[in-house]
Amino acid sequence: MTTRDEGTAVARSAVAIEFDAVTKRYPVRGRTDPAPAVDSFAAVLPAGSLTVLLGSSGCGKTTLLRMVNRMVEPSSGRVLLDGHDVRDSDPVALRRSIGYVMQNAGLLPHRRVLDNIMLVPRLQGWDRAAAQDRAHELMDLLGLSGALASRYPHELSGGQAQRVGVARALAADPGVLLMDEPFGAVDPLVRRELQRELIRLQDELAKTIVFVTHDVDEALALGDEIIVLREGAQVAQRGTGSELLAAPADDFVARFLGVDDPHRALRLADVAGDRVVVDRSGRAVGRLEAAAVSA
Ligand SMILES: Nc1ncnc2c1ncn2[C@@H]1O[C@H](COP(=O)(O)OP(=O)(O)OP(=O)(O)O)[C@@H](O)[C@H]1O
Repeated sequence: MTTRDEGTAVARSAVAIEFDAVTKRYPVRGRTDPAPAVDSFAAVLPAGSLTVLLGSSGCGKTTLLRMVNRMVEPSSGRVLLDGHDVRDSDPVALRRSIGYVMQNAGLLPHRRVLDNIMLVPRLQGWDRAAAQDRAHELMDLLGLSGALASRYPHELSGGQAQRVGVARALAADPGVLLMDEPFGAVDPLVRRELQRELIRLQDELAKTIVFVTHDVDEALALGDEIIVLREGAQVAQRGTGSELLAAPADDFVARFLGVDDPHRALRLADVAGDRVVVDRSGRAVGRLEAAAVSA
């Protein structure tokens, strides 16, 4: 048996992700040359950054995300983690070394909360006591009461289940965290609370996070950088939330962000001394980074 430190196969530091002209063509019945779901997507996501992939349903966000942990293999192009092609890693080991959170938490229904969180460290060979300590530590970090440890997933609220999903993804201290619409199924208040938690966590942990959403407000609230995608994962624009709001590249981006929508009418405002993005009703939908504030 290995201890926690010996068993942590992945570097604790964050990892840069590079998409090098990745294309994915899924076979489509009756079509010999289907349009690619992802068409020659290229981007470098710096280590420790939180990048949001923002786009409408079907534009290729999930496909992009799953190419990082080899749940989907590209038809051409490469994905590199700190310069290493993911194809050179064993897919199972790779998946265990990368945190993955999806919309419905994906918890194992017949395992208690603590066992769900301990799962990946145990698979990586940590001894039981070390994995248990780590699971309790993560529950604490995610604001989950210890009383929930022995519950089964169906005995949790949606928000609690998502927190457990995040705890489980972080358990083996991965350098990369992939999040696929992780807060899409919870009510708006809990969703905002989870978003705030994620910002707090990221300040503390500095993982490289790729966060998929089609929700503009969520993207503005979370992203160090936002990549707005059209069909085929074509990059419509990439930038900080304030860069996108201040200068949308074209009508598509402006419409998507709701910049020209009189019912949304996003604008900048001072709230308690902070520069924030607010909607028409004055509700804060995002934060502004220091550079934009001083501009
Ligand atoms: N296994 C598959 N086989 C065939 N086509 C697929 C498969 N998975 C995805 N696609 C197609 O690829 C395109 C991109 O899908 P993808 O799930 O990546 O989009 P998305 O932006 O994540 O969408 P959503 O927001 O609805 O989850 C879609 O047209 C989808 O129908």
